[in-house]
Amino acid sequence: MPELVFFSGTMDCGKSTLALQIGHNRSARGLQGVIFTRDDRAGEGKLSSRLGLVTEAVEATVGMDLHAYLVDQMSRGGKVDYVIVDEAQFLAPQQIDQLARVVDDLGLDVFAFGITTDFRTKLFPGSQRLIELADRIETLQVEAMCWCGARATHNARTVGGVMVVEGEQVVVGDVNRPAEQIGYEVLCRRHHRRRMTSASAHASVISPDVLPVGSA
Ligand SMILES: Nc1ncnc2c1ncn2[C@@H]1O[C@H](COP(=O)(O)OP(=O)(O)O)[C@@H](O)[C@H]1O
Ligand SMILES: Cc1cn([C@H]2C[C@H](O)[C@@H](COP(=O)(O)O)O2)c(=O)[nH]c1=O
Repeated sequence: MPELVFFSGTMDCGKSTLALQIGHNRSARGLQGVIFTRDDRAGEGKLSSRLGLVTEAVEATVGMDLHAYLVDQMSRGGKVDYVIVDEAQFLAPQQIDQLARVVDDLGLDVFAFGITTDFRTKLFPGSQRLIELADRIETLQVEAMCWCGARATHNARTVGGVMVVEGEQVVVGDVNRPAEQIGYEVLCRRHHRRRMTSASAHASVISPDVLPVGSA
């Protein structure tokens, strides 16, 4: 049975790498996929991984009907065996519904990749709809880690090196950015709640509250 699968995790946990691997393994067997992405750091129409791999993709723009796009491709004789969607958190809920139609009506597997929550720990609308509609939700096995050594479960945004909890939901960016830029850091819930990034932890006076996991 074709499936809508949501591969979710924090930033920097290997989602885009897995998306590229799934595409590579299928194309090695002669299958043809359509890759959608939205607002990848590498630029429009790109799917990029921090391991250095990048591939061409279709930019899923605001208001684009993903189901209609695929129907159009297929009616022109294009072969489509599966669909990959990276940065799926940025899609509108209606576009996730269109992906569910692609599975149910066109019989294609759809593999969607994205972060579930934003820097305020709130669900992205696209991710919320994926959680509601997906046949399966997969958590990536490679753990991104908080500075304390615990599994990172949340994404923090920093502005000028300081963690913030207010601002626009979407600001394209990356981890390990210089302090003066807007950046991101993955944290465990405990340290996200305490707004404690690696920089602020190292700057603060060592207390039992900030000791790395297992060292107290
Ligand atoms: N120099 C490196 N050597 C080995 N692995 C790396 C290196 N740089 C990044 N990675 C791996 O790539 C992962 C990030 O992959 P990526 O697909 O870009 O993540 P995501 O799409 O989830 O943000 C990191 O968690 C790490 O495992
Ligand atoms: C937490 C958070 C992230 N973003 C942006 C930052 C990146 O451009 C992407 C995530 O990409 P990745 O491949 O998973 O690293 O999302 C955002 O716009 N708002 C946020 O709150």
